[in-house]
Amino acid sequence: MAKVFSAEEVAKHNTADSCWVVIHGNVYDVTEFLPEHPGGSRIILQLAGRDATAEFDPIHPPGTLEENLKPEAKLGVVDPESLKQLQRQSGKGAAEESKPPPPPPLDTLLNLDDIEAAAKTQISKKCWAYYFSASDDLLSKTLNNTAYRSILLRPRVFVDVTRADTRTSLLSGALQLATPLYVSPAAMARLAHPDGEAGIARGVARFGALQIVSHNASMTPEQIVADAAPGQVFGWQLYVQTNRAKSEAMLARINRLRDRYKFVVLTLDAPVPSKREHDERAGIEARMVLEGSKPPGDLAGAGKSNNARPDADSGVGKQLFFGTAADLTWETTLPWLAAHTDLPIVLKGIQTHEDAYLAARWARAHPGSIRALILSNHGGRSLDTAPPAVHTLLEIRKYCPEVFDAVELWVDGGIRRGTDVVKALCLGAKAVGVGRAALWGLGAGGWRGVDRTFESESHPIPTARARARVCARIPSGWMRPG
Ligand SMILES: Cc1cc2nc3c(=O)[nH]c(=O)nc-3n(C[C@H](O)[C@H](O)[C@H](O)COP(=O)(O)O)c2cc1C
Repeated sequence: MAKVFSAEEVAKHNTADSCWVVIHGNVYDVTEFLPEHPGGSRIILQLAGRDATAEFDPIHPPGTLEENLKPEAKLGVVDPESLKQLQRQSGKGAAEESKPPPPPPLDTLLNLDDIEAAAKTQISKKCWAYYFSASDDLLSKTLNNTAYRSILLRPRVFVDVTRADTRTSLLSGALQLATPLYVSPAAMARLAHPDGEAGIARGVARFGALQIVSHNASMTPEQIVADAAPGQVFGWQLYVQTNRAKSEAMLARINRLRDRYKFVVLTLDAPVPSKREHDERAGIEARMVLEGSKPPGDLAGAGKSNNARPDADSGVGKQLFFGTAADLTWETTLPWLAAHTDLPIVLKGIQTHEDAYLAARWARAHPGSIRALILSNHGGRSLDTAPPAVHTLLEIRKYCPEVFDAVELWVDGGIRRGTDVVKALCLGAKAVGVGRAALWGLGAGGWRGVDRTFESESHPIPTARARARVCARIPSGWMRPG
């Protein structure tokens, strides 16, 4: 029988020398794990001696505790009555925020602005800041969207649109999809809603859309696809880890799920963490609330254990980044990857025509290796002032159009309207991804909110695509060679 601890007893273990936490009613001694925690020791120490379930749960996939703690670290269970009593005495649970207003009916949300605004009222500040944030001054994030505003469609007349549809095929015909609109990989969906990444899968199922699952998903790859619709397909995104064995184990797991996960996306645009001030500010605020409610001295030892680990005020992004390899190269990484998966490879985060050219050259020299490139600046979250994907697409058309014959080009970043999708398709993109849009949908109404988002974003893709058959008009003098 598990040993039962009172909440008062747990509360005594609130320092770096003896650090206990309660998660889902179980009491864990995490003292030894403090220096190992990817998010830094401080963030755990803020919660030391308390029930940390609300903070832990949305950002750690099931199995995390078992993977990282020795079995003896699980000490027993907490007496639920004493926990409730202690929480009543201290006012409320550690980082609990006030209850959100009821969500607006989804059918009143007409576009992504409405959906984003609704999500903001439903999700925590921390979640909003993490999703909304982009690097430095948000210039790339803003330009991602305004770039599409500067491109005009040239709709033709006398085009029969009665049979216009959105069907498309990707990866040289390996994937037959009902729409070119797909979900870009984005971490931590359960921060927005318990439906999480599986909810995104459910929300896009009606549209037959592809979903790329983030390396930092808040659910396991198995959970995400468990209830997927028949024929629904996924890609899996990889951040190569400094500890390659971890990446290799994950690739082996994805290889086993190949009936659902049809390709691997290697993200290349974030070799170092960026400065996302909204996210960091939310981290600082949360830290101040937590530290303000703790007796002085509790955080002694925080950060001492490992200077390389981020501090709690670094925001969610930097915490997730820990362990990501910064030494990737064409010559070493691609052969390594090919040795660990025979699934098609898609490179994500190509931002210049030069790199697109190199990737195409690699694809020609190694048939079957790289099958598609995702032109992306990570939603403006990596290097600020990096170009929007649509600029890179235009560069490729101008300087090395032969790339289109060697690899498929997919784009993401700043897509807020179906017309943005059509413009990207007119310019040669085979598929168009949305990152934040799916997360805002989830925040606004769980899986139904994602469904509503895709409904809104899909308008008017089929008919506009059929009519704008030549190409988008590009303002002259807009592009300069780099
Ligand atoms: C909250 C959030 C988390 C993200 N996480 C990842 C990730 O884990 N891996 C990745 O390759 N890209 C990630 N991205 C970038 C997206 O895949 C995509 O490139 C970007 O969101 C597209 O821009 P958009 O949000 O304007 O649609 C993330 C983006 C956001 C907003």
